[in-house]
Amino acid sequence: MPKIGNIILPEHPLLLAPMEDVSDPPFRRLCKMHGADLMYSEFISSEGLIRDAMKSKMKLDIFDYERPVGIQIFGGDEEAMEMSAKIVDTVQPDLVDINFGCPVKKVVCKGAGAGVLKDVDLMIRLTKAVIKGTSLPVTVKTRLGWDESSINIDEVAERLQDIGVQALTVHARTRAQMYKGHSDWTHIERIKNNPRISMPIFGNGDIDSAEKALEYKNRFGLDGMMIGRAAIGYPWIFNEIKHFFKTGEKLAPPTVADRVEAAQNHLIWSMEWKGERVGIVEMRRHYTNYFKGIHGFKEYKQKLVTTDGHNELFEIFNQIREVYANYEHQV
Ligand SMILES: Cc1cc2nc3c(=O)[nH]c(=O)nc-3n(C[C@H](O)[C@H](O)[C@H](O)COP(=O)(O)O)c2cc1C
Repeated sequence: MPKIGNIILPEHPLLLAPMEDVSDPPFRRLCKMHGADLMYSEFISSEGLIRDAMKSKMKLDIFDYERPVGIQIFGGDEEAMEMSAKIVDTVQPDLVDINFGCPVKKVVCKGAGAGVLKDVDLMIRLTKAVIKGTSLPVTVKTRLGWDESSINIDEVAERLQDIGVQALTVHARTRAQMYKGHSDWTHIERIKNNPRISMPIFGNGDIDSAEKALEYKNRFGLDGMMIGRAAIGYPWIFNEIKHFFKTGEKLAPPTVADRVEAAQNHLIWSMEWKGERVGIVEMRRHYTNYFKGIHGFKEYKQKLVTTDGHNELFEIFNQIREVYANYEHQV
């Protein structure tokens, strides 16, 4: 069973990916409820944290029911990374994760995110700074390399482990690929098979079904896998995969009533966390995902994204439950 510091994870754990504007406490709670074993926060700018920026600070909120949970930070300045690790330390998540994988230009330009794949010495210095700033286990999430011709994850993994990083998650794409093309997990398999590597190695990229998860588990023999996009609007993916690992059988897909319950819980927890108005507005971007592929749903979606009061929203949820009560078989 993989260990990260004192955190003992189940065999082949399923990790919820850090996702900006998605992996907030309400969503993490939902994923935990549906079987995710380790949660990551949205990435937080080290400089934002130091400036005391409200948006960054709010991302530090963690709750006991979602543990184990990691807070992810990014930045290209050693001092800022050390200071922000100290700030993260005060809220005592279970681990601190460093984002060395973000491909977005405005992050990369500052020598942060995937930018450091071009400068591994800088990556090591930034990591050392974080380790210095916290007493918590430090993990890293990164990509295979800058581009196809400069894949350097083998060197990166060894050097990160040597300075005390306790687990590595690799999104099996290069920075140049952004989110396009295929993820190539054979590179992660090679790291796992490196006799010098003993820290847990988690694979990430394109896991979107129980069948694919089992195939990749058997094929690549990693310590676990991280799931991002497939969990958006579909937190059931975690338990579906676990059940498939255990029995080789597929769970029945969620009914419309299950989807309503998940969306409603998501809304309630968002309102609790962010306040009613912001919770309702921010939840609007999620409804399409919860009800993807449901015939004739447009009319209800329109109502959900234009209604302001929570009682009115609950009423719409009830209508959806009633109208789609016998719809299960067609989903
Ligand atoms: C909306 C969105 C936001 C993301 N934000 C982050 C982030 O804050 N930190 C991070 O390390 N990766 C982030 N990612 C990348 C994911 O964590 C993950 O590596 C990527 O989506 C590939 O996994 P998947 O195919 O399971 O989605 C984000 C991805 C998406 C789609």
